[in-house]
Amino acid sequence: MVNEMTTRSPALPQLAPRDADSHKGDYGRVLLIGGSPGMAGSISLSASASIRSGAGLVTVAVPRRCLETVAGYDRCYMTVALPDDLKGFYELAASRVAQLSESATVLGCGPGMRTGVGAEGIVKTLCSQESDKPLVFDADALNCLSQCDDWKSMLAPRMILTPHPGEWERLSGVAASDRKAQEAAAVETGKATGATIVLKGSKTFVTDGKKSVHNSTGNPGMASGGSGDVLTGVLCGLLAQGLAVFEAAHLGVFVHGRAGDLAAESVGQISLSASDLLQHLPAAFMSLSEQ
Ligand SMILES: NC(=O)C1=CN([C@@H]2O[C@H](COP(=O)(O)OP(=O)(O)OC[C@H]3O[C@@H](n4cnc5c(N)ncnc54)[C@H](O)[C@@H]3O)[C@@H](O)[C@H]2O)[C@@H](O)CC1
Ligand SMILES: Nc1ncnc2c1ncn2[C@@H]1O[C@H](COP(=O)(O)OP(=O)(O)O)[C@@H](O)[C@H]1O
Ligand SMILES: [Mg+2]
Repeated sequence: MVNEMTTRSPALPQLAPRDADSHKGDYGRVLLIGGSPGMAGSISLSASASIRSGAGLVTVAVPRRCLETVAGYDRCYMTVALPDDLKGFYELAASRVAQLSESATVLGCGPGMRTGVGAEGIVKTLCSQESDKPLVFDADALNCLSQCDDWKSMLAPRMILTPHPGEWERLSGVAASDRKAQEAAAVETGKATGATIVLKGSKTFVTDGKKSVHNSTGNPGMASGGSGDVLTGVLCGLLAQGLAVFEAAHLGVFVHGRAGDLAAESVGQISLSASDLLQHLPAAFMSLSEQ
């Protein structure tokens, strides 16, 4: 197995029990940015997953044309409309994201966002902020990053990248068919930047260059559109509750896969949908105390 000699494999982190007199302000404010006409569901899955993963408050920033659609999916998150055009976010969206991110404690960006000048501006703005706020990049945020020659210099230890092998090939240049080389590239990127890389797959690999772990949960029923969007939201929810970056990634992929395993017991692998993952997150979190 790659990197066993150079990285440590840590124990599964845990969320602390909640204080009886705690309130939503104690559990963080997540801002998720993404969605586009035709892919409004993706960022909604992320936002609903953040709520199911314990975030105190969740806001979704979407292209104006998607606002009503996204708002209609779930009553528990808030929605904000950003400037858009027919292709998704418009250039002016980046400055609005900068304003909105001031009141957030955790940022997540990418599901369903598409690539384009507006989306690229958002990714560059988020990367350039002088901030310690955790930041999760998935899907089209990764595709936007891959269009920057100096993308590694834009990364920081506060960031989690969640590529599937196709996205990691676009970023790292290492073929999706060579899993070992992809994992080695993830370790190297972690070492060079301090960022945590979540290289998804049947045994998702999590590394920050110093610590690495292969996830043990999940099943092929999760090979269906939207599963990764749910993971983005889970990670943001855990970060919002104060878990450190690598620990949130480690626990997040485990509980996401556990939700997939519980969903498969309930509906089978064939019918398993990303909505089923959302529905089984509560039981997955409850099962953690049995670990
Ligand atoms: N309900 C929705 O609105 C959904 C929107 N989605 C969005 O659709 C956009 C495109 O994302 P996609 O991931 O579909 O497209 P991509 O073009 O990024 O990825 C698809 C390709 O990546 C490769 N790949 C993926 N997983 C792999 C693996 N485990 N091993 C080897 N190769 C692998 C394959 O070549 C595959 O055809 C993103 O913005 C995404 O967030 C998807 O999340 C699906 C659900
Ligand atoms: N065969 C599998 N076994 C376990 N987990 C899987 C399997 N196939 C996919 N997954 C999980 O499902 C998610 C898919 O993510 P992604 O490809 O980004 O999907 P999407 O973009 O459609 O939401 C990842 O977390 C991945 O680990
Ligand atoms: Mg994805």
